[in-house]
Amino acid sequence: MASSLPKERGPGGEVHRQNDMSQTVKLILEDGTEIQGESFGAFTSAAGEVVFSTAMTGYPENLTDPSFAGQILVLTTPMVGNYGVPGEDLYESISKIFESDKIHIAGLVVNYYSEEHSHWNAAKSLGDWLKEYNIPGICGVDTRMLTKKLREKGAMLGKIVAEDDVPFHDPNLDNLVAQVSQPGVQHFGSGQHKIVLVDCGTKTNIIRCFLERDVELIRVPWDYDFTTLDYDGLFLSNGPGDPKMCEATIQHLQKALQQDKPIFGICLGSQLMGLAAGGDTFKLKYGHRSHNQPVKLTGTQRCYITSQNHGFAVDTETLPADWTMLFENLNDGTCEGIKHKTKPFFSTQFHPEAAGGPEDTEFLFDDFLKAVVAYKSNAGTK
Ligand SMILES: NC(=O)CC[C@H](N)C(=O)O
Repeated sequence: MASSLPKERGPGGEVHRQNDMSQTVKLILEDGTEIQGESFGAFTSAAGEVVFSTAMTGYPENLTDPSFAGQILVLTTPMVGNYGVPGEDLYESISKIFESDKIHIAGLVVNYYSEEHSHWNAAKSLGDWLKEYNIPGICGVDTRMLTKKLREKGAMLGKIVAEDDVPFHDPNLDNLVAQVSQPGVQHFGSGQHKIVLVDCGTKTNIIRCFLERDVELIRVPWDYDFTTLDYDGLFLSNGPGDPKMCEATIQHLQKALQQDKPIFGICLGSQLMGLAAGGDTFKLKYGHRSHNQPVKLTGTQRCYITSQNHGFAVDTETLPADWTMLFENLNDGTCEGIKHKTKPFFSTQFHPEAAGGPEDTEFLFDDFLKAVVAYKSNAGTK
């Protein structure tokens, strides 16, 4: 039995049902580390980039966030699964609860998997949900030791191995955005302001945040030439992998930057704006994935606590003179958003829409729409 905790009791001392059916699996890292654990979810092998999140809640949201595509996610919170997984509930054809319509992670690594769950809206267990999508989970892993290793050495390739071995695979070499972006153009809402949402793997809470406001949303695929559309504001979504893979989006964005229509980007969207402006991005040693990342608004002493999930960042040193850093991460000084000095273009590396995490910065959607209103009234007076 591989669990680092006594099998019969959880971290809170609660009685844990003995699972006689448990099967042994291994987590293998590219540096040779091998950790044995127990399988939960699908009993299958999978490879990816091993990353960790220190968020204490929000696994239904994290697992369905398309930005995690290709990644084996390590959760440092010691007990996972205790509140189960909610049932699906749709609103305007999008999920009310999940961040997309499927699980995107390649695999899940936890310390203590709680086979019993209890929550008012739970419809199934985390293990059963992973099985539905054929995603492996490994439990009984000392996730804090593993996270220390990932912090010291940096994010590493890894694999969960059940019966058959699989080769290591670096998902950052794939065009993951092309895999997760929804095909076709979709319309949502009937508000006054026409916003084009470039879907690089958008979280549905971004759509929900827009639909709570006076917006008609036009969702287009990542490589769609939105410059041909009639719109009032442009939004660039989050998404998986290396932003430099999104050449088509960057090219279209460069055209939009020549105009004056407001542009807002979140996470991958922020990186794409940095690249389109002529700046560069780089891979962080181990990324930021949590619900308590402090960011400072440039030029003020104001700090916000933010939800984050990214492995790359804009290199502010490379930004052209008409752009500047908008937010700075107070843990490591990296760029948490950029803005144009004169035009209504801005971005955040963190997630103002949260889901999960603190909602302190959701006002940025209002700021964007204020810029749209100002642009429309200026355009009307010209
Ligand atoms: N959440 C995101 O949009 C992530 C952006 C990018 N894939 C990164 O890891 O940095």
